[in-house]
Amino acid sequence: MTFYVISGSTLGTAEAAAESIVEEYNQQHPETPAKVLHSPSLEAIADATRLVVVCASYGAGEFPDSFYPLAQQIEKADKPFPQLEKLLLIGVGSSDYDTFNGAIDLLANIFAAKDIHPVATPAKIDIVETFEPDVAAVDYFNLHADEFLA
Ligand SMILES: Cc1cc2nc3c(=O)[nH]c(=O)nc-3n(C[C@H](O)[C@H](O)[C@H](O)COP(=O)(O)O)c2cc1C
Repeated sequence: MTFYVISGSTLGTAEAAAESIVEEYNQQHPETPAKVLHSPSLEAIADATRLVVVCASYGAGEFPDSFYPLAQQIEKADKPFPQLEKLLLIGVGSSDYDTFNGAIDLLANIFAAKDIHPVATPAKIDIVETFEPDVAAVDYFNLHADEFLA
Protein backbone atom coordinates (compact mmCIF):
# COMPACT_ATOMS: atom_id res chain seq x y z
CA MET A 1 0.00 0.00 0.00
CA THR A 2 1.28 3.45 -0.95
CA PHE A 3 -0.65 5.94 1.12
CA TYR A 4 -0.36 9.72 0.83
CA VAL A 5 -2.20 12.40 2.74
CA ILE A 6 -1.79 15.69 0.90
CA SER A 7 -2.89 19.22 1.67
CA GLY A 8 -3.82 22.37 -0.22
CA SER A 9 -3.36 25.17 2.27
CA THR A 10 -2.29 28.80 2.58
CA LEU A 11 -2.54 29.60 6.28
CA GLY A 12 -1.82 26.12 7.60
CA THR A 13 -5.22 24.80 8.75
CA ALA A 14 -5.56 22.14 6.07
CA GLU A 15 -1.85 21.40 6.42
CA ALA A 16 -2.20 20.76 10.17
CA ALA A 17 -5.26 18.57 9.56
CA ALA A 18 -3.32 16.44 7.06
CA GLU A 19 -0.47 16.07 9.54
CA SER A 20 -2.83 15.08 12.35
CA ILE A 21 -4.36 12.32 10.21
CA VAL A 22 -0.93 10.92 9.35
CA GLU A 23 0.38 11.20 12.90
CA GLU A 24 -2.52 9.22 14.35
CA TYR A 25 -2.65 6.71 11.49
CA ASN A 26 1.11 6.05 11.64
CA GLN A 27 0.96 5.42 15.38
CA GLN A 28 -1.67 2.76 14.78
CA HIS A 29 -0.14 1.32 11.59
CA PRO A 30 3.64 1.56 11.91
CA GLU A 31 4.04 -1.33 9.43
CA THR A 32 2.33 0.58 6.57
CA PRO A 33 3.09 4.25 7.24
CA ALA A 34 1.42 7.07 5.31
CA LYS A 35 3.36 10.06 3.97
CA VAL A 36 2.16 13.63 4.32
CA LEU A 37 2.93 16.09 1.49
CA HIS A 38 1.84 19.71 1.06
CA SER A 39 0.87 20.81 -2.47
CA PRO A 40 2.99 18.07 -4.09
CA SER A 41 3.50 17.61 -7.82
CA LEU A 42 1.56 14.79 -9.49
CA GLU A 43 4.84 12.92 -10.07
CA ALA A 44 5.42 12.79 -6.32
CA ILE A 45 2.12 11.00 -5.64
CA ALA A 46 1.26 9.25 -8.93
CA ASP A 47 2.05 5.83 -7.42
CA ALA A 48 -0.61 6.23 -4.72
CA THR A 49 -2.89 3.31 -3.97
CA ARG A 50 -4.58 5.26 -1.14
CA LEU A 51 -4.99 9.04 -1.22
CA VAL A 52 -6.50 11.54 1.20
CA VAL A 53 -6.72 15.18 0.08
CA VAL A 54 -7.34 17.93 2.63
CA CYS A 55 -7.98 21.19 0.81
CA ALA A 56 -8.96 24.72 1.86
CA SER A 57 -11.01 27.11 -0.31
CA TYR A 58 -9.97 30.61 -1.40
CA GLY A 59 -11.15 33.20 -3.91
CA ALA A 60 -14.66 32.27 -4.93
CA GLY A 61 -14.51 28.68 -3.73
CA GLU A 62 -11.27 27.97 -5.52
CA PHE A 63 -8.01 26.21 -4.68
CA PRO A 64 -5.25 27.75 -2.61
CA ASP A 65 -2.60 29.18 -5.01
CA SER A 66 -0.09 26.49 -4.12
CA PHE A 67 -2.55 23.72 -5.04
CA TYR A 68 -3.38 24.89 -8.59
CA PRO A 69 -0.41 23.23 -10.32
CA LEU A 70 -1.40 19.80 -8.95
CA ALA A 71 -5.09 20.28 -9.81
CA GLN A 72 -4.10 21.20 -13.37
CA GLN A 73 -1.75 18.24 -13.67
CA ILE A 74 -4.53 15.89 -12.56
CA GLU A 75 -6.97 17.52 -14.99
CA LYS A 76 -4.58 17.19 -17.92
CA ALA A 77 -3.45 13.61 -17.31
CA ASP A 78 -5.29 10.74 -18.99
CA LYS A 79 -4.74 8.43 -16.05
CA PRO A 80 -3.33 10.53 -13.23
CA PHE A 81 -3.33 7.73 -10.63
CA PRO A 82 -3.02 4.38 -12.41
CA GLN A 83 -2.85 2.38 -9.17
CA LEU A 84 -5.30 4.33 -7.03
CA GLU A 85 -7.79 2.15 -5.17
CA LYS A 86 -9.28 4.44 -2.54
CA LEU A 87 -9.75 8.21 -2.26
CA LEU A 88 -11.05 10.45 0.53
CA LEU A 89 -11.67 14.19 0.16
CA ILE A 90 -11.76 16.61 3.07
CA GLY A 91 -12.57 20.28 2.56
CA VAL A 92 -11.73 23.01 5.05
CA GLY A 93 -13.64 26.24 4.59
CA SER A 94 -15.75 28.90 6.18
CA SER A 95 -19.54 29.24 6.02
CA ASP A 96 -18.98 33.01 6.03
CA TYR A 97 -18.50 32.56 2.27
CA ASP A 98 -21.27 31.78 -0.23
CA THR A 99 -18.82 29.47 -1.96
CA PHE A 100 -18.48 27.34 1.18
CA ASN A 101 -15.92 24.61 0.56
CA GLY A 102 -16.16 25.16 -3.20
CA ALA A 103 -12.64 23.84 -3.75
CA ILE A 104 -13.45 20.34 -2.54
CA ASP A 105 -16.42 20.16 -4.93
CA LEU A 106 -14.16 21.39 -7.72
CA LEU A 107 -11.66 18.69 -6.88
CA ALA A 108 -14.35 15.99 -6.67
CA ASN A 109 -15.43 17.02 -10.20
CA ILE A 110 -11.87 16.80 -11.52
CA PHE A 111 -11.51 13.29 -10.07
CA ALA A 112 -14.97 12.27 -11.31
CA ALA A 113 -13.97 13.27 -14.85
CA LYS A 114 -11.18 10.67 -14.50
CA ASP A 115 -13.70 8.15 -13.19
CA ILE A 116 -12.17 8.32 -9.72
CA HIS A 117 -14.71 8.54 -6.92
CA PRO A 118 -14.12 8.98 -3.19
CA VAL A 119 -15.25 6.18 -0.87
CA ALA A 120 -17.51 8.64 0.99
CA THR A 121 -19.21 11.98 0.43
CA PRO A 122 -16.48 14.62 0.80
CA ALA A 123 -16.20 16.19 4.25
CA LYS A 124 -16.89 19.92 4.43
CA ILE A 125 -15.36 21.18 7.65
CA ASP A 126 -16.60 24.62 8.71
CA ILE A 127 -14.02 26.61 10.68
CA VAL A 128 -16.83 28.86 11.96
CA GLU A 129 -18.48 25.88 13.65
CA THR A 130 -15.45 23.76 14.45
CA PHE A 131 -12.76 25.08 16.74
CA GLU A 132 -10.48 22.12 16.06
CA PRO A 133 -10.63 21.42 12.30
CA ASP A 134 -7.76 18.95 12.59
CA VAL A 135 -9.73 16.88 15.10
CA ALA A 136 -12.77 16.98 12.78
CA ALA A 137 -10.57 15.78 9.90
CA VAL A 138 -9.17 12.89 11.98
CA ASP A 139 -12.70 11.95 13.09
CA TYR A 140 -13.90 11.88 9.45
CA PHE A 141 -10.91 9.77 8.44
CA ASN A 142 -11.51 7.33 11.30
CA LEU A 143 -15.19 7.07 10.42
CA HIS A 144 -14.28 5.87 6.91
CA ALA A 145 -10.97 4.16 7.71
CA ASP A 146 -12.27 0.56 7.49
CA GLU A 147 -13.57 1.04 3.96
CA PHE A 148 -10.64 3.23 2.92
CA LEU A 149 -8.01 0.77 4.10
CA ALA A 150 -9.80 -2.45 3.05
C1 LIG B 1 -9.34 35.55 1.05
C2 LIG B 1 -10.07 34.35 1.57
C3 LIG B 1 -11.01 33.74 0.77
C4 LIG B 1 -11.72 32.62 1.23
N1 LIG B 1 -12.68 32.05 0.43
C5 LIG B 1 -13.38 30.99 0.89
C6 LIG B 1 -14.39 30.38 0.10
O1 LIG B 1 -14.69 30.79 -1.03
N2 LIG B 1 -15.05 29.30 0.61
C7 LIG B 1 -14.79 28.80 1.85
O2 LIG B 1 -15.42 27.83 2.25
N3 LIG B 1 -13.82 29.35 2.64
C8 LIG B 1 -13.12 30.43 2.19
N4 LIG B 1 -12.16 30.99 2.98
C9 LIG B 1 -11.90 30.42 4.32
C10 LIG B 1 -10.70 29.48 4.31
O3 LIG B 1 -10.92 28.37 3.46
C11 LIG B 1 -10.47 28.98 5.74
O4 LIG B 1 -10.02 30.06 6.51
C12 LIG B 1 -9.49 27.84 5.82
O5 LIG B 1 -9.39 27.41 7.16
C13 LIG B 1 -8.12 28.23 5.31
O6 LIG B 1 -7.33 27.07 5.28
P1 LIG B 1 -5.73 27.14 5.36
O7 LIG B 1 -5.40 27.71 6.74
O8 LIG B 1 -5.30 25.72 5.24
O9 LIG B 1 -5.23 28.00 4.26
C14 LIG B 1 -11.45 32.11 2.52
C15 LIG B 1 -10.47 32.72 3.33
C16 LIG B 1 -9.78 33.83 2.86
C17 LIG B 1 -8.75 34.46 3.76
